[in-house]
Amino acid sequence: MLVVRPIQPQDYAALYECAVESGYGFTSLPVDEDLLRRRIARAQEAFAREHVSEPGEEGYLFVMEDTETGKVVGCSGIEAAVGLTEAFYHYRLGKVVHHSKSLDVYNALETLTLCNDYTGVSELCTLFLREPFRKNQNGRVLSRFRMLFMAEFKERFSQFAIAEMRGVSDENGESPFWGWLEKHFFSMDFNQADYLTGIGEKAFVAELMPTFPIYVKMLEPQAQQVIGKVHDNTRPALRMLENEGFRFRGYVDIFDAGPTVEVEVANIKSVRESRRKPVQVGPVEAGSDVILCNTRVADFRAGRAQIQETDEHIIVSPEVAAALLLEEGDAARFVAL
Ligand SMILES: NC(=[NH2+])NCCC[C@H](N)C(=O)O
Repeated sequence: MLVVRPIQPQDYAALYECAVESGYGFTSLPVDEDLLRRRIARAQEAFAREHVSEPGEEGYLFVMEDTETGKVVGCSGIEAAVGLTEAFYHYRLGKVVHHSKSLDVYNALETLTLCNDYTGVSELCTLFLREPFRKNQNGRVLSRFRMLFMAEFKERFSQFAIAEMRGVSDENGESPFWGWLEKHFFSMDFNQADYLTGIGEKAFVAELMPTFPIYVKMLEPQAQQVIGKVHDNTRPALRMLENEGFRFRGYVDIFDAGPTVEVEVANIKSVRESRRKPVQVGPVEAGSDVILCNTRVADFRAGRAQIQETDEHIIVSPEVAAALLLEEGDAARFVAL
């Protein structure tokens, strides 16, 4: 069975492999020993914190483990609130109208304005599933169990959540939007800039990023074309989030112009449709396929399971109960797969 659980220090080697496999442009998993170890330590602190009444510095990071082999097959995270200790940046697509009645000229123009509008918002991040496991809806489980975690522990998250989607770049990591920034402002390549933000060194953004609004029309056509567009590999993830209710509201990444999608947490489909019932352990007949989790923080477990639902309970098999650390009478939360 594939079980999702909080990351542990002994998962370091597996997380490092995920970072290597995820390649260029995957900002939150840079190949950097220090950063990855800090990430694990931060997650441990977050899961260890028992009484959290509002979102803060917590960075929850989970791994998916194949219980048959003990191997980590992927990871997935939630930042409780971004931008609280360091600025968190976006470009906001806006409009200005230049109009002269006397001359009978009217021009509506798109602009990009640097902003920190998502400060304090929760972020779904760091979803990576290793290639051989990209089947049987494992990716959906690895993304959507987070909605169950947020539904169960509402007080730990902001009212709103975002996800930053990877923008357009080619197989060498060349991004048309970055190309324009590089030429006029940064003089370093995309991978280097992405890596620096990934390891948390963002001072250069404040120093070098164009802070005055930019007229989109003045960008090179190749750069204009990719604003708000996702990388081909990211299309399925975007579709899944859109099904959950996430929407593009005109915020794009400052480097590759990939879209950021947002949602009110209470309106996420899997949050609204998830339910919580006490567990009975026993044989499951004619069960339905769900994502199921226990309701603990430090000992959180989630996975795909067959359950049978009665008015008062859900029945789970002894194997599932053991894998998800559920005992007879414990509360469990679930949502249809
Ligand atoms: N693709 C990137 N690395 N973009 C830069 C990081 C953007 C992110 N919103 C932040 O402020 O941390």
